[in-house]
Amino acid sequence: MKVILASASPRRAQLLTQVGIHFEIDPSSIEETFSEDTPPHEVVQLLARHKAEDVAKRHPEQFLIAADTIVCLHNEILGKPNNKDQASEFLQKLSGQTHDVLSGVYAGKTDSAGKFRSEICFFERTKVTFSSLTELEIEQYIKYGQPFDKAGSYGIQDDLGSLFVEKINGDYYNVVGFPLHRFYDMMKTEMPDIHKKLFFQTS
Ligand SMILES: Cc1cn([C@H]2C[C@H](O)[C@@H](COP(=O)(O)OP(=O)(O)OP(=O)(O)O)O2)c(=O)[nH]c1=O
Repeated sequence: MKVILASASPRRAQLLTQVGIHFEIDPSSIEETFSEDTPPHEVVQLLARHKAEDVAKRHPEQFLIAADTIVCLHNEILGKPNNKDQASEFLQKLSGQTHDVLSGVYAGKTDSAGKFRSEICFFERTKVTFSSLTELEIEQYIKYGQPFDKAGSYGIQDDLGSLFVEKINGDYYNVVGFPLHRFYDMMKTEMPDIHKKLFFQTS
């Protein structure tokens, strides 16, 4: 059984590698859309599921992992910014505020038709508090940082992004894009055999 990471996110690949999981990458090409009235914790699980199902068709009898991360401020969802103006708008909104970062994970085993026959689906929330940002800081971050491929326009792990974060409450790795601890825990209770294969390389 191969492990397939249905994600183009270099952070997710790095985090799974860091905990010793061997996998192949096959990103999904779905449009990340959702209806306005869907609660944020459902959005991340739905999108993770759509990504997984999109890729699963190509991978019968394998184990797939997909995820989705959003930033949520007072119930407004901030995804990846479309341009500089939107990145600036997002960072202005986050300035001096505490927001939620939600990551949804969908992972499971496919049957011979590439459909999921057993799976886990969950989300994790981390609270992140930003210091108050000046216009210059926001301008400089957009110029020299890497806001564009990240939910909310910032990367907590980036050199400059890290300077804005006053405190966090919850799993740091969830903010970076993959809630490692919850995944480890859920796999241990829900899919113990695959858990052993993933983390301890048992055959
Ligand atoms: C808040 C935050 C998000 N992010 C990233 C994680 C995700 O890669 C990205 C949110 O976009 P996603 O749509 O979750 O993921 P993606 O488009 O990068 O990859 P794929 O859909 O193929 O899985 O934002 C950080 O790297 N650091 C942060 O601090």
